[in-house]
Formats: sequence, structure tokens, C-alpha cells
Amino acid sequence: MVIRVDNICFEYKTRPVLGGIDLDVSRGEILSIMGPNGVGKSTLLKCMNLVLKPTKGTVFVDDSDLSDLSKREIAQRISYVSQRTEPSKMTVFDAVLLGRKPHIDWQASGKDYNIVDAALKRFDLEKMQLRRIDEMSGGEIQKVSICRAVAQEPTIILLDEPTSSLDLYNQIEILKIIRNITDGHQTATVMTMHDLNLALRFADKFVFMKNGEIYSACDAKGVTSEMIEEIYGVKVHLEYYNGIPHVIPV
Ligand SMILES: Nc1ncnc2c1ncn2[C@@H]1O[C@H](COP(=O)(O)OP(=O)(O)OP(=O)(O)O)[C@@H](O)[C@H]1O
Repeated sequence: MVIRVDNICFEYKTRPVLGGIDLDVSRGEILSIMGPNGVGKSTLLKCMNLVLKPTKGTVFVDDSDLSDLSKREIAQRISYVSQRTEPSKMTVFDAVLLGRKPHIDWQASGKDYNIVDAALKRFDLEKMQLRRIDEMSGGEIQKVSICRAVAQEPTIILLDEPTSSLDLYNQIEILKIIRNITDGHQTATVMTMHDLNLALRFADKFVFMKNGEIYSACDAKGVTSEMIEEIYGVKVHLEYYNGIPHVIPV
């Protein structure tokens, strides 16, 4: 496995949020962290790249303890897209080029510019590359942030609700890109998600959180209606279409 979370605990001041989380993700896998509002999904994601320092436990990347690595070394290995991005005055091109920063010593090379060009093309952002971020829509900014995370060429991509501002077409397109990158570059992806059906379509593994702990961990076929009812308190049917489970609230 490429990333292993070992007994992570976290509290904000005196409020415990995570109580002993264990998980691991291998190259080529997408893990989706699921659970109700406020359960600690974003907090867990932030602990996985030490944006937040866990009060207990260890995160290992390729068997290295993350806390032994510098911020630059962590950024070479892990890219992270938060739930909210502050709009800045920089252009789309510069925002994506920022993804190359952990790899640049003095100034960006031809290779860095080529990677940025390819990422912009992949996300269909070429025509917008000279637009300013603070003059773009929420969904466009979300696409740029994910494009930046991809241009970073990490081993692990952490995405906090990557489709929350996207229309249906872009939800599918962006998750297809993430799926392809995870498969092709042998990266590991961890995302938080509220849309169960999108997660069931694109993720390999699921972690359902309850009360700051892992209630269950399984693959898509292991997800049951009882599990969803227990986590979200909503009665659902699971129907299979093209071999993929779909959740229908009843
Ligand atoms: N900076 C903070 N200071 C204090 N408490 C916080 C802080 N950030 C989050 N919390 C609290 O920690 C808990 C977990 O928050 P977190 O954002 O991780 O939840 P989440 O599962 O990602 O929620 P959502 O699905 O609504 O995005 C919540 O109760 C939240 O109110």
C-alpha cells in the first residue's frame, strides 16, 4: 500500500473528532470516505497530509512516517484539494503552475510548462487559462483546483468533496479523469463524498464514518442498505444497474 493511516486521533481544542482511525490505500485504488455532516471526513483528510497534526497515531507513505518529511517532501508525494478554495487574482495558468512548486528548485522548466499544458488540456481549461480565478464560477474554480492537484504529479491525491460545485456533466468528466489517473499513473486517491451513487460508480473502497470512528470499511459490493440506513438514518433500496449498485431513498 502507498498510504497507511495508523490509529489517528484528532481533537479541536478539547473537542474530540477522530477516535482511532485505521485505513490504507494502494496504488490504483480510489477510497471514498463517507458519512454525515460533521462526522470528521474533512478533518481526517487534513490529518492524512498533516495540514492538521493528529493528536495521536501515524501516517505512513511508502513506509515513511510522514512526520519525518519536510513540507516540500510531503507536497511532492501528496496533493490536496480542500472543500473551499479562496478565489485569488492569479490566472488559471498560474494557479495550475503552482502545482509544480514542490518540484521546482529555482524556476519552472520546460517540463513543468509541458505538464501544466497537458493538465489544462485534460481538464478542458485551455481556453480559460488566462482568465483570473476571482472572475470565475464556483464550479470552474473547483475544476482548476483539481487540475492543479493533478499537475503536482503526486503519488497520493486527497480530494475533499471534489464534485460539490460541479454540474452533472463535469461531475462525471472529473471523476473519469481521476479514475484514469489513478489507474494509469498508479496513484492512490482518497476523496470525501456525499453523493453515494457517484462514489459507488467510481470508488473501489469505502469507509463509512460514525461518531468519529470507522463504522464499516468495504468495497462497492459490500455496501448494504442497512449500512446506509444506520449511517444516514434514511431508508434506502439498493438497485443494480450495469453491475453498479445505486442507492434509492424510499
Ligand atoms: N477549526 C475547527 N475548530 C473547531 N471545530 C471544528 C473545526 N473544523 C471543524 N470542526 C468541527 O469538527 C467536526 C468535524 O468537522 P469536519 O469538517 O471534519 O466534518 P465533515 O465530516 O467533513 O463534515 P461535512 O460533511 O459537513 O463537510 C464538526 O463537528 C465541526 O464542527
